[in-house]
Amino acid sequence: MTDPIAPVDLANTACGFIALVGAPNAGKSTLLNSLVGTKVSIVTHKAQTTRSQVRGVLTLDQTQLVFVDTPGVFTPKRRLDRAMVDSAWGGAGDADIVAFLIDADRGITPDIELLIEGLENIPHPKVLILNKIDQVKREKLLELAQDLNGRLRFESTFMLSALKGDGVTDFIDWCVKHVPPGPWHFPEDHLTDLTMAITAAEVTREKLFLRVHDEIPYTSTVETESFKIQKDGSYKIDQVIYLARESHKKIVLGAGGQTIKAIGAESRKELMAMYEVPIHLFLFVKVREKWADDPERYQEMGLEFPHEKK
Ligand SMILES: Nc1nc2c(ncn2[C@@H]2O[C@H](COP(=O)(O)OP(=O)(O)OP(=O)(O)O)[C@@H](O)[C@H]2O)c(=O)[nH]1
Repeated sequence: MTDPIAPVDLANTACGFIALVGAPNAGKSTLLNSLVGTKVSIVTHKAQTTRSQVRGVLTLDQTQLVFVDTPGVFTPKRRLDRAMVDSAWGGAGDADIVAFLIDADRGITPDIELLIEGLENIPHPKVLILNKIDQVKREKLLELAQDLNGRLRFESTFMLSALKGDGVTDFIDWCVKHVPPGPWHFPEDHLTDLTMAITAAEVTREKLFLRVHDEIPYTSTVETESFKIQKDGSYKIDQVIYLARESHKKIVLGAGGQTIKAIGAESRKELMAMYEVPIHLFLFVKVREKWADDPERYQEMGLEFPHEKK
């Protein structure tokens, strides 16, 4: 932990970007939150929750570690999938260190094969992280570590539980020793690069993901249209949930508006706890059949719009 009394020697700082890369559901967002010590990236049990890069910042004495949560890598089918996978590889390519995160319980899946192939072309130092050790026998962990170390060069292998926090400090300690000298990228008290408007949209998207029918999360998106700090210190937030089908609207609204009310209440509660001010949250639902082909929506999500392949 940073000693608040110790002055920072600005001529002797270190700073590095560490990309967390892996298949969907490996636990990247959970690990990012555990590393930073607070929730900066949304987490659900559903695959493909993270859609763009989310940076979480941990500043310890002279060293700043910038962990980059990336979307899971899988074989893309739709335009949005392609944008997410491109964003993940962009995160890996821009980092100083790439941490390859594996759900040790699932082992080597076709997505992992895809990742191994892609990571072979990334020259940065890599570490292997076997996650979810709370669910896996030691024998299986050792076998996996041996297998993966035989296929890619890793500087180190960590076995941890992002959820329980076991082993996370060892990974932080390693990063502190291996990031390059250089100026900090973020002010000392910053925890993430996400704006409050984007964070608020992400929190609502998480609640939507957790509440509704399986298909809807992948064909919906949430945007904050307006985020105002009121004179009394409260925040007034207007958000739009974009849906791709008229039939989804009924599901998201629920009987007598019950479902959307519950999503709004859960999101508001979390945002109040996060910002410690009263929150006035207004959710609107819009059906835009082609939102996933609209460049503006990608810009809002922090993604490059992938043009059709020729
Ligand atoms: N038991 C166990 N579950 C975990 C652990 N880490 C993450 N999970 C769970 O795994 C699921 C996926 O976690 P996420 O952090 O959203 O995974 P992700 O890799 O960011 O997923 P995408 O957004 O699909 O890329 C959630 O239900 C987490 O609670 C762990 O160490 N142990």
